Parts: sequence; C-alpha cells; structure tokens
Amino acid sequence: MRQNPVYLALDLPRLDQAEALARKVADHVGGIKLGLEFFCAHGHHGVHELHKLGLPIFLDLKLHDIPNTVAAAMQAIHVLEPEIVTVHASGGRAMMEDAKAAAGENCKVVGVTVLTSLDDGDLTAAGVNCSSHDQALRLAELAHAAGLDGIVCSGQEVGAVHRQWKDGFFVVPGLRPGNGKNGNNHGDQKRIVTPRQARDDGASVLVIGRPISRAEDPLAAARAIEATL
Ligand SMILES: O=c1ccn([C@@H]2O[C@H](COP(=O)(O)O)[C@@H](O)[C@H]2O)c(=O)[nH]1
Repeated sequence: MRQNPVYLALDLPRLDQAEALARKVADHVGGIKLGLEFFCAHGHHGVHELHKLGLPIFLDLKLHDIPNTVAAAMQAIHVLEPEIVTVHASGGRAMMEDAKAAAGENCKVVGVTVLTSLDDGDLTAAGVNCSSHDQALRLAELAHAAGLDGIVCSGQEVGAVHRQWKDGFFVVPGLRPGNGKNGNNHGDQKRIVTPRQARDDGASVLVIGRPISRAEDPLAAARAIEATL
C-alpha cells in the first residue's frame, strides 16, 4: 500500500486554477491525475507545470486505437515521465501489448475495464451481454494476459479482481465519501463506493476529483478523506 493512495483528479478548465488547487492539497494527496480535459487544454506544457509540484503524475489519457497508433502515442508522452498511463482494455490484447512495450521503463500501463459511469443497462444498450462486474473481470484477465501492470475498475469489482490477480496494480475512481450521502452527489458516476471501502478491497490508487475540487473547502475535504484511510 502506498503511503497516501489518493490521486487528485485535476479536471479544471484553467491551468492557474488547477495549479492552485494542487498546491493547496499537495500535502494530503499522493499524486496528481491529469485527464483528457486537462491534456486537451494544456498539453505537454501543462504537464510540465504540474511536475514542478514534485508529485507523481498519472496521465489518464485512456488511449484506444489501433496498436500502431497507441504505441506511437505512448512514445510521444515518454518525455513527460508519467508514473501511470491508461489505455482502454477493450482495445484488445495486441493494442495493450504494444502500449506496454512502448512505455517508459518506470511507467505503469493500466487498462480501463468498464467506466465507473456505466451500469449494467448501459452495457446491454451497447451490446455487451453480461454484467458490468463480469465484464470488468473479463477485461482484467485480458489486460493481465497482455502484460499490463494493472487495471482501472470500480470499487465494486476491485475485491474480486484482486483475488484473481494478487500482485496487480488497481486504480479505482468513482469514489464518494459517505457513499454519496452527506451532500456528495454521485454526479455522472454509477458504480461508486467510499475511498475506505476501495482501499480495504485492494485498490492501489484512489482517484478522487469533485469531492475535493468542488468542495467549499478543498483542503478540509482532502484532509477528511485522508483521515478515513
Ligand atoms: O472508469 C473511470 C475511469 C476514469 N475516471 C476518471 O476519474 C475521475 C473521477 O472524478 P470524480 O470527480 O471523482 O468523479 C475523472 O477524472 C474521470 O475521468 C472515472 O471517473 N471512471
């Protein structure tokens, strides 16, 4: 278990706001997660700026394309020295193998299984004829076979995945302190658990965004989450 497994999802439109928030809570998180919103708006420059805080950087780019394209994208982000990068496990075994081969030596590549914003009904609508739980386990197995370091899944599956893949690296978003009660809205997340539950079930990294970034007092929110772990 890492010292502080919480990675703050910096999903904010302005670079100065993102930097200010990260600086404010830096002593109460273990790393910074930069996703599509941040990377599309601020690119390499934005990542270099956030690196200055000295926290590990998780690039949540969720790459999903043909193997050659994903491998080239992985090579293009080497220079940013990310600690973790995501690809979609549904991109297939060859894509994941090539992504891992193209990644930097110290970079963990993890496969997104089933987004935490989806439930069983969403999967049925997309033509997937099994539960989100079973689909997450199936994609975890594929990611493992492809040689990835771990996966992204919801806290509702991480215990089961952990039992199958003992030394895997498990990233869990969709976390809501108090399970979405106490004024913490689910928002677009459908498969949620508390940070403590996810940690107890084997999560290596706890991704938390809005419960901190949209809190009236982000520092107090980050401290309160840390105190539950
Ligand atoms: O299945 C997934 C994969 C990634 N995410 C990302 O995590 C954060 C969660 O933000 P909250 O504000 O805490 O809901 C966000 O950046 C997502 O892109 C995810 O939620 N689910």
